[in-house]
Amino acid sequence: MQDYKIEFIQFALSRGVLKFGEFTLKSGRKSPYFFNAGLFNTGADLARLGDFYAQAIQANQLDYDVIFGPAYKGIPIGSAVSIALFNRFNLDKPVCFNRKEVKDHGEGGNLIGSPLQNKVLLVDDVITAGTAIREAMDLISANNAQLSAVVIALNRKERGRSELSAIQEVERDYQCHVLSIIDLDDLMQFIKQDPQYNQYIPAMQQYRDEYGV
Ligand SMILES: O=P(O)(O)OC[C@H]1O[C@H](OP(=O)(O)OP(=O)(O)O)[C@H](O)[C@@H]1O
Ligand SMILES: O=C(O)c1cc(=O)[nH]c(=O)[nH]1
Repeated sequence: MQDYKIEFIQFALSRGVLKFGEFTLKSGRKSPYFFNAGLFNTGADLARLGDFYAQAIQANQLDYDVIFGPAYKGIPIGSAVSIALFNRFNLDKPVCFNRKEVKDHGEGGNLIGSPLQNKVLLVDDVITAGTAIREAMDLISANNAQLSAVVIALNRKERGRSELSAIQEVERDYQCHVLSIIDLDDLMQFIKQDPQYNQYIPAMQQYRDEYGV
């Protein structure tokens, strides 16, 4: 496993972002682990998080006009990524966010920041069953923009609506690249070798047998 993946897993564990236990997911699945990106909650952590995404974006030479961070956790991620792209690579890209509820006063609407137009780079924390990304896709289409690529922190490698993984379905349906900093295999490999966390392997294995691809 590449060093940056190990660093990212250690970073997430040290901030309590990656936790083991019993968690109910947006999809209703009961998971033995959870990635709570909201706990990257200091300036230093968000700067470091943004660097991980910015490096993945640059290393893969993604082609996009605007960064879109879907509510809620995509919002600080989108900001952190745009700042990291500017600080590290001198790239000044527009950023856009949505509200989960439409605002009916002031500027109104459900989008904040840049217009959502042309080629969109969507950034979010995790993909599980793919519901959040499809919701974001509805907004992108409604604005006549095109999804160009998706970058997430953790690919949980779970089934979507069919026997394919949620990410395979997104790539098939929207013809876009989906990149992640780490995936479930990286996480399993890491915890197998770590005496503090290898106790969670049986539950992780069982969950993967049920929902994994
Ligand atoms: O692939 P899925 O099955 O859709 O699950 C993953 C999504 O679930 C969470 O969003 P959620 O809307 O729960 O939360 P947030 O408002 O905390 O970002 C998470 O941030 C992902 O966006
Ligand atoms: O599927 C989800 O709802 C989900 C999984 C996860 O690991 N983290 C998160 O914020 N949501």
